[in-house]
Amino acid sequence: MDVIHAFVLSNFIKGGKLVERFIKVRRDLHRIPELGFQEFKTQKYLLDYLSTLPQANLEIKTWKTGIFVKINGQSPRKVIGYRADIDGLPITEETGYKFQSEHVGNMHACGHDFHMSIALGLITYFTENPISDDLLFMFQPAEEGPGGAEPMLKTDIMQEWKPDMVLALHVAPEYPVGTIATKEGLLFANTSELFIDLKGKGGHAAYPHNTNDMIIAACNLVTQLQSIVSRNVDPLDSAVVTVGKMTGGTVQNIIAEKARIEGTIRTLSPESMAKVKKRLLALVKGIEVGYECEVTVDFGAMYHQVFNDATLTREFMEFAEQLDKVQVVECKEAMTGEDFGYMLKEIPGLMFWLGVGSEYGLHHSKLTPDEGAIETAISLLSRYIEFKGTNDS
Ligand SMILES: CC(=O)N[C@@H](CCC[C@H](N)C(=O)O)C(=O)O
Repeated sequence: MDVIHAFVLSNFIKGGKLVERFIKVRRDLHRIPELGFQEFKTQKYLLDYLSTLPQANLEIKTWKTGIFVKINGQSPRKVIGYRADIDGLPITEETGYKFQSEHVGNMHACGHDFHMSIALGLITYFTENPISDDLLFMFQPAEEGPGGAEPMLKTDIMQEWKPDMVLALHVAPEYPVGTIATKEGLLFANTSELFIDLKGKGGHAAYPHNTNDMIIAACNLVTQLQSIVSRNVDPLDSAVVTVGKMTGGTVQNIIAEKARIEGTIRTLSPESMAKVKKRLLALVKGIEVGYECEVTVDFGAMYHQVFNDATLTREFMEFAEQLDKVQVVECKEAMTGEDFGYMLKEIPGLMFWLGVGSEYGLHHSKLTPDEGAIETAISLLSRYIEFKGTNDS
């Protein structure tokens, strides 16, 4: 089977054509990054591409800005699922690419352009080389927030086409091309967004004694939040409380009536998340009393941890290890979040890191992943899916 696959795949690659074809797709998508649930051009691009493929075994349904693509197998006994996220981030690109984002202020700085192009590569391969089982590809909106996986799971389409196992990958700038990194069990953290609004009493900069300054209150709260991880979380556990944005006030000589803190919480268990939130609310109460102000806390979108099925992950790692030009690394869990965790909560499967070797990391304006990883991913996943679709009961 492996010899046949190698032949078919090398035909598909046709002397570098696969690389060129899906690098072009990646670059086209890189130009049009859109934020969560606004991925209209992205959806159109994906649908236009899908319309160029042989349609005999394809069924396509849209959901909001997302897409479900089913490739009907020849004698299906199960459905193998694959998910790619499709949204960009509100970051102004500084890569210097010729194919830089045309949506100034938005960027594919988390590799979702790679994720989509790899999914299209796999769909292209399997429409030309169908297997016995059904395949379901999910192009999922809003991974960066507010989360598309959980609502997508609840759709009638998903209930009808529900996969028996599900796979996804995420680009990893810290590993070189050719590296696959994953682990059994917990891979990514539980996350919760964090939005805190403070309202006090503003006034003239020269009369602080008549005001309740929300710049001072917010700064103190940010400092106090740092004690949650250092003093309230078990040192043998791990957690993150990051404030990514703080705003407040109007001009230099007015004491601020309002301030806002935006951040994210990451923990290795749902129980630890509950504890961090409880401590945070207690500190907020102290600020309200101490600074005579009103503080509202909104925990925004939450993501369930990414927890890989042990048997499938072990099998996938052993499978990948046998392939030329692939190095498998058993990594540690990371404090990144991924709403793919909701899919893994309901369906056995796994996520893995795909090495793309970039000097700058995820969510950075200069992220420049190595496009050689597109071929690594299509080659590995087409082989693994074919193996699962023919060798598994
Ligand atoms: C892989 C990755 O970078 N995921 C994002 C998910 C964001 C979740 C949510 N908006 C939050 O900030 O809590 C991440 O930041 O880890």
